[in-house]
Amino acid sequence: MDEEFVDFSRSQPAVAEGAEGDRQFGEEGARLTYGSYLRVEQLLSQQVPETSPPAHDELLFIVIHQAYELWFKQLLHELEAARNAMDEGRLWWARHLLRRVGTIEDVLVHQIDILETMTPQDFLEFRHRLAPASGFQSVQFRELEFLSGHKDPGFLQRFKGLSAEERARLDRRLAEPTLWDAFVGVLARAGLPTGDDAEVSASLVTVARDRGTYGDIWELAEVLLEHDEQQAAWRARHVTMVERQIGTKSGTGGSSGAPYLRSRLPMRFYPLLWEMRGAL
Ligand code: HEM
Ligand SMILES: N[C@@H](CC(=O)c1ccccc1NC=O)C(=O)O
Repeated sequence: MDEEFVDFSRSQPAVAEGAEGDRQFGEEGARLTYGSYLRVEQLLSQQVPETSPPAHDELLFIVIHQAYELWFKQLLHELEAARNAMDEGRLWWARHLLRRVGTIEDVLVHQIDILETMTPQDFLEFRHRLAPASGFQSVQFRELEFLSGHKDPGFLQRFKGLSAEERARLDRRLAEPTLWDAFVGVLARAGLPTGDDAEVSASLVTVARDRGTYGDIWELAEVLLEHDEQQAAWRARHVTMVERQIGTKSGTGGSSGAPYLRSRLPMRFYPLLWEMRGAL
């Protein structure tokens, strides 16, 4: 073995005694490896093309979407923790996690560049196999919207083919407090009025003008705005990619395609954070 490598396996018997050493073994005493820890075999068996023989670009299409879903999982984990931290008054931790969210969202926006290396004619080689599936059916994407603060139960009716578990997850997201609810709670606990939108707006102006007193809350408002800006950026990039790939065609999910997506572009999670800028 090269000098640069420490051979942990040879030192195993010495450290294996006692509780400390036992942690180096997996459940059945098998030694942990990269592949077993990260379930690489299982992960790499999950990219199954619909076309046969597979269209060249279908693997890229599947991998990109799976990468999105993995990051969506991580975002839900962080956003849920950030909401709970705000509820508990741990504002530093909430801001820390929301900064991470913004960094992940940078990656999500830029992943679109990779998909745009696919030409529309190469997409057409497998697009016909995709209907009626579409990104419209991404449960985690909708969970992210609900948790962030945009709860539109209309999507539940339009969802087809949800498992009972997926439906329960969406119902839970619709019922639980959002990041915005938690943020308004932070304002209220700082003694600022939050009775209705007008009061919240006035409180946001107070926070913005007196950062000496409300610096932590200002910083929190900024990372929430960043989260909102990033989702808007993703939507804007997604729709231009869609126009580039399918032009004026309707979507596999049954919508008008780009016009439907354009109609959703003005959506904001935190309109009051944007409006406040006009009042400064
Ligand atoms: C070639 C690439 C893509 C094309 C042509 C495309 C096209 C479309 C179209 C036309 C819709 C409207 C629903 C329908 O099908 O009728 C849609 C929705 C959606 N797509 Fe894509 N998409 C692409 C890639 C992606 C990727 C990589 C993601 C990442 C997860 C994604 C996520 C979504 C989501 C979440 C929606 C629902 C948006 C909403 O309701 O606001 N799409 N897409
Ligand atoms: N809706 C897209 C197809 C598509 O992009 C798609 C299909 C299945 C699963 C996810 C998809 N991604 C985003 O909509 C289209 O109309 O071409």
